[in-house]
Amino acid sequence: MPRRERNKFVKRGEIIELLIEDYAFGGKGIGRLRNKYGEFVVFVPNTIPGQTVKTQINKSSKKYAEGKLLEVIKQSVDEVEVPYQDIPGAPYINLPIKKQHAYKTTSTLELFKRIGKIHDIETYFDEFVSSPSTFHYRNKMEYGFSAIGYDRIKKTDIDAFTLGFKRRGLWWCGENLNKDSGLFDAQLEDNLKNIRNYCEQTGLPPWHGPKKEGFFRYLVIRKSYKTNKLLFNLVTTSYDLPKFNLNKFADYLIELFGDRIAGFLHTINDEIGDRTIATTGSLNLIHGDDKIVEQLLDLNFEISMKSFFQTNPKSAEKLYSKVIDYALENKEAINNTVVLDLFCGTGTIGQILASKATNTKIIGVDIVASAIEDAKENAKRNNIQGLQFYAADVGKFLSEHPEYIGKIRTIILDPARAGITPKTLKKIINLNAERLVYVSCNPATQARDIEHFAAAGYNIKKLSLVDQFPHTAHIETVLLLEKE
Ligand SMILES: C[S@@+](CC[C@H](N)C(=O)[O-])C[C@H]1O[C@@H](n2cnc3c(N)ncnc32)[C@H](O)[C@@H]1O
Repeated sequence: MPRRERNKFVKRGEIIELLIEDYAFGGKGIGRLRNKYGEFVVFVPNTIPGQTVKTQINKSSKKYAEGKLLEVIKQSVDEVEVPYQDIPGAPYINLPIKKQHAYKTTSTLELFKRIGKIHDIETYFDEFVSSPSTFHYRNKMEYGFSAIGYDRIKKTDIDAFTLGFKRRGLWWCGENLNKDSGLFDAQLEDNLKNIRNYCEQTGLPPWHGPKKEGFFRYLVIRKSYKTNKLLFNLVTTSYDLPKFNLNKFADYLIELFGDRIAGFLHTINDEIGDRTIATTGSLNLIHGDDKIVEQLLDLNFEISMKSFFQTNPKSAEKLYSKVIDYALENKEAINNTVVLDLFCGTGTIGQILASKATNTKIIGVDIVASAIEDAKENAKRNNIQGLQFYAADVGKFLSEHPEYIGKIRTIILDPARAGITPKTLKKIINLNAERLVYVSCNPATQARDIEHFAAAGYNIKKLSLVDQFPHTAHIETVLLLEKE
C-alpha cells in the first residue's frame, strides 16, 4: 500500500480550534494553520467566514486537511438572529441572504475556472437569480422518528422519542423539531411536537437506527403553494400495525390542520435501509386524495408522493424562465424544429418550451418510468401538443435513435448531480447540435463536462446562477453553449 504523505500541521482525529477565513464551493469554510513551515489549509463544511470553531480532523493529506464541525465557539460578526429553530439542513440561516449570494457567486465562478478551465468565466456571467421567498420556500419535508436523542447540555446520547431531523453528523441520533425551521410550512412545523406526543402516547416504539427496529419511521409531507394543501405520508414497519389505528391518526391530523389536509397515506417499510419509500412494501391511501396539484408558470402539475418535483416551486419558475429565455434567444433554432429535452424528469421544461414555441416537436427522455408517466399525464392535462416522452437511459436512447444525428439544433440538458457520463457525453456531442442549454444542480460536475464540450467546439455564451435553496450551500446553474 502506498504510504500516505503526512503534513507538519495536523493529524487525523486531532481536535483543534480554527478561525474560518474564507468560503469554498459547496459550503466548506476555509481555515488556515500557520507555523514555522508555512501555511496550511483546513476545510470545515457548514461553517461561515468569521466564525471560530472547534473541529475534529477527519481527512489529512500533505496538501490540506478537512474537519468535522463540533462546535461554533464564536459567531461571525456577519451573523444575525432569526426566529427559527436551527436545523442541519439550513447551516447558513444566520447569514444575511446578500452575503450568501456573494459567497455562492464567487465560489461557483472559481469552480468554472479551476475545473472547467474557463478562466474568463466572469465575461459570460449573466445574473444571479434570487429565490422569490427567502424563508418558507420548500414544498416537501421528511421528518424522521428516532429512539436515540441528544442531550445538548450533557453532550451525550440519550434514550428518547424524537421526531425531527438527524443531529448533524450523527446518523443514529435524532433531534426534535419543536417549532418552525423557517424552511417549510410554519403551521405544520409548530404542530410537529403535537404529532410526536400523539405517536409517543400510543406506546409504540420509534425507529432505533443501530438496532434497526421500531414502529414509527418517517413522516413525509408535501405542500401545494397553489392550494395551500398538505399531503401526509406516515411510514412505519408492519409488525405492530394492528395496534395502531390509522383512521384515528387521520382524524387527529384533521383536528390539527382542518381542510388544509389534501390526503393521508400510509407506507409500510420493513427494509432496514434508511429510506422513506421501500422497494418492497406498500403505499395505501387512508384519507382524501393521493395527489396534490401545483402550478408552475400557469401550467398545472399533479404531484404524487413518489414523483419528483422541484422543491422550491417559486424559484423553479425563475429557473425554468431562464432556461426558456436562453432556448428562445435564437427562435430560428427552436421554431419548426425538433428539440431534445434530455434527463427531462416530469417534462416540465419541455412543456413550458412547447407552450411558448411555434410548431416545435419536443422529445423528452428520462430513465424513471413513473416520471415519464407523470410527464405524459401533465402534458395531457395542460393540453400541450408536440411532445413525445420516452422512459430510457439517455445514452441508450441516443444509440437506438441515430436518425437524430445532425438533425437537432437545440438540446436541453438537466442531468442529476453526477452530471453526464463520458459515453453519453460523446453521443450528445455526436448529435452536432448548434446550441445546448445545460441546467445543473451540481456545478462541479457541470464544470467537468464543460471542458469536454469546449474541446468539441462549444463555447459558453451565458451563465446564470439560480438560488433554489437559500440557507444551504446548493446553487443551480444554467449555461448556454453554442458551437463555433
Ligand atoms: C435534475 S432532474 C431533471 C428534472 C427535470 N428537468 C424537471 O424539471 O422535472 C435529473 C433527471 O435525470 C434523470 N436521470 C438520471 N440518470 C439518467 C440516465 N442515465 N438517463 C436518463 N435519465 C436519467 C433522473 O431520473 C432525473 O429525473
